Order: sequence, then structure tokens, then C-alpha cells
Amino acid sequence: MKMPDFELPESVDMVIGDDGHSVASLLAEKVARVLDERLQNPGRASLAVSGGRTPVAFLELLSCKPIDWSRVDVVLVDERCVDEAAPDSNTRLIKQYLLRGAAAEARYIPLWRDGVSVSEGCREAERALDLIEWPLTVLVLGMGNDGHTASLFPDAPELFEALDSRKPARVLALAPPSQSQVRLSLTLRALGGARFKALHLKGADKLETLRQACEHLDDVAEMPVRVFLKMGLVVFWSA
Ligand SMILES: O=C1O[C@H](COP(=O)(O)O)[C@@H](O)[C@H](O)[C@H]1O
Repeated sequence: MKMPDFELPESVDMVIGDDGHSVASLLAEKVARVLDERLQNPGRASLAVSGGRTPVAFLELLSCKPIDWSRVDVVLVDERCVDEAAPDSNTRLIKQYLLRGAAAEARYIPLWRDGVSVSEGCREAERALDLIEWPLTVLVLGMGNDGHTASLFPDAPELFEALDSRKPARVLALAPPSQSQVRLSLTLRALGGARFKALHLKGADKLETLRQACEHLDDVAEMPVRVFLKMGLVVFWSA
């Protein structure tokens, strides 16, 4: 597979596979290796994963990796404020595809509990995140074709607060007019320090969005994913 015909920022590496399954497999291998390396030392590892359609095969493959899952904290990068039974609940996705088999031993740190107000839910999530040994060991981001990543949407009024890493919050509620639900998202403060960062993409449309994001890198408000491209990460992509 040839490299894309646009220039990647120096901070970005790219792994390209023949199909979605082979890329998911390469990403699962890499993530398992990074977690396992962390677990060679005392303490716990942490893994932040994304929701959406892209990560299903990756999560399934990762759940089979023989690592000491009992010492791994799993958290979502973002969650919709919906009941876990809702089809678009990211928690539902993680429980179905990742937290099973050996990986069921991992400690899952939910961002959202149904039945509370958004502000109380946000406070609960912040307290729950104190359980993690920061910084994150591994971060796997996705991206929408509007340039959002996690729930850092370009039209969210709370975007600048979420991207201000001087602010202490690790999680914020965002209500972008483009979305039908309020979201909780990890902030740049929480996401930015991750030791290994990946951006997992599938499809020609996502490659085109990546191309646009790689232009005008400094306009983070237009495409929030740019903040992570500037920091450096590995893109895993297939058509
Ligand atoms: O809304 C979301 O979208 C992005 C991308 O989702 P995909 O279905 O195109 O893979 C995802 O990374 C994010 O976590 C999710 O909440």
C-alpha cells in the first residue's frame, strides 16, 4: 500500500494496511506491546479508547491479547449522556467487544452513569478518573469528518475550555449544536500526556479529512484533531 499523496507533519507516522482487519490487528499488537511494557514495572497501565464504528475489530482483537488485564484501567475518551442500553452508548460497545475473555479482568472506569444530571455525572467522572495512574499509557483516538476527535467538536461552545491544558478538569460536558446528545469528553489535559497515541481511521473519506487536517495545522478551532497531530501520534489507516 503506498503512502498518501500529501505531506504528513513531521510529528506524525502512518501505518497503512490492506484492509480494516489487518490495520486493526497491527494496532492491537502495538497497543498490547505498549501496555505489556508498562506492566513490566510496578503499578497499573491505562488505556483510553474511542467509540464509534471504526474500533470494533481492534477492540475484539485486543481483548484476546495475553497481558495482565487485572492491572489495566480502561476508560473511554468520550461518552454520550445516554443509558448504557442505548445503541449509541460507547460503554455498551466497550463491554461488547473489549471487556470480555481475558480482558474482562480489566478495571473499567465509566464516564457516565444514567439517572444523574450532566453536572453531577461530570463530577462523578472526575472523581472516578482519580483512580487512574496518570499520564495515560495508551490513547487510541478516532476522528469524525468534521475534524472532531473524542467529543472535541469544532462547534462545541466548551471547546476552548476542553483544549486549555492549564485548566484542572480531566473531563468536561460538551453540547455541540451539531449533535443530538450532550457528551462527556476527556480534555486535552487528560489526553495530551498519553505515552503512546494512535489515531485509528478507516475509509477514503477519513483519509481526505486527514489531508485537510494536515493543512493549516494551527487552526485547531476548525479541526480539533489538529492539536493531536501537532503533538505527534501514529495514524493507523486502511481504505
Ligand atoms: O462521535 C464519535 O465519532 C468518532 C468517530 O466515529 P466513527 O464511527 O467514524 O469511527 C469517535 O472517535 C468518537 O469517539 C465518537 O464519540
